[in-house]
Amino acid sequence: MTETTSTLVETSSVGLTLAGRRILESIDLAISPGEIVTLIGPNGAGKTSLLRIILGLQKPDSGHMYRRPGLRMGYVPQRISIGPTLPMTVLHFLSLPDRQPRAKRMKSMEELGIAHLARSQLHTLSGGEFQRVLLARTLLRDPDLLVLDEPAQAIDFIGQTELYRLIDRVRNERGCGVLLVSHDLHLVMAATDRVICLNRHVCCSGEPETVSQHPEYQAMFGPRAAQALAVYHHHHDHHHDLTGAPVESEDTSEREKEETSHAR
Ligand SMILES: Nc1ncnc2c1ncn2[C@@H]1O[C@H](COP(=O)(O)OP(=O)(O)OP(=O)(O)O)[C@@H](O)[C@H]1O
Repeated sequence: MTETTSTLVETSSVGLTLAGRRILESIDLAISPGEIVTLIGPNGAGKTSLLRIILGLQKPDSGHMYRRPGLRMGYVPQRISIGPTLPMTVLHFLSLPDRQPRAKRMKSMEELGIAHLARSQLHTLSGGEFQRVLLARTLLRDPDLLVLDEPAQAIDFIGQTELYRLIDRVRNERGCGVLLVSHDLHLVMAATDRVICLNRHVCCSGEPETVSQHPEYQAMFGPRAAQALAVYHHHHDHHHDLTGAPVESEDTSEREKEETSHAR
């Protein structure tokens, strides 16, 4: 183990077998305070399984899992099911499952720019607003490590960019570590300190630019890999459709430039 007193979590040679299938093999990874680390990889690569091991929801069957003593982790899951018509305001939702003082709930909403939604009913929120509410609820526990599983799923490109900007601000203001799973290579490359490319084992890892040039990453994501790097370099001669895919255009809008600079 190489953990230092400040390391939040570290896996060393972690492996996992489920239903007789090897899901993860020899995973080494460490996260420090103030760092944004993103896991990328194809469907079924083991990303969620690895998050579950780090969160202590799943026990690895080989290797070692270290968590800093007293570590507080906050988890925003991929999806959360709430009855479509369950009457509940955002302010009330934030007091579940732990009762939190109203002032603290309001402060958390202000931090995420959603104070105006305090009295809104949950089922009326947009996907992006609901993600912010989930994040606000998680931040109420003052986590040292924030873990988000595909937080930008089902949000349009502008909403995703704003969400990543918020995560970056939360990290800067609170100094917590952040571990993300994401499929959006554009945003990953623009908004992450370190990328871990997973496909049962760690194929490659490092700063976005280094990973972008790695043959295993390029083989895994094909043309999308090069497009994401182009955005990372901010050579903008195109804009994006709502899925984030680039669309060629002669006229790059000012808004597009601004969105990208926000995502950095
Ligand atoms: N409880 C389980 N029992 C058996 N197999 C499982 C179990 N949970 C997950 N798996 C399998 O483990 C593999 C990895 O799943 P995991 O959800 O970790 O992948 P992922 O990288 O998060 O995928 P995605 O990008 O599709 O969300 C998959 O093949 C999945 O079917």
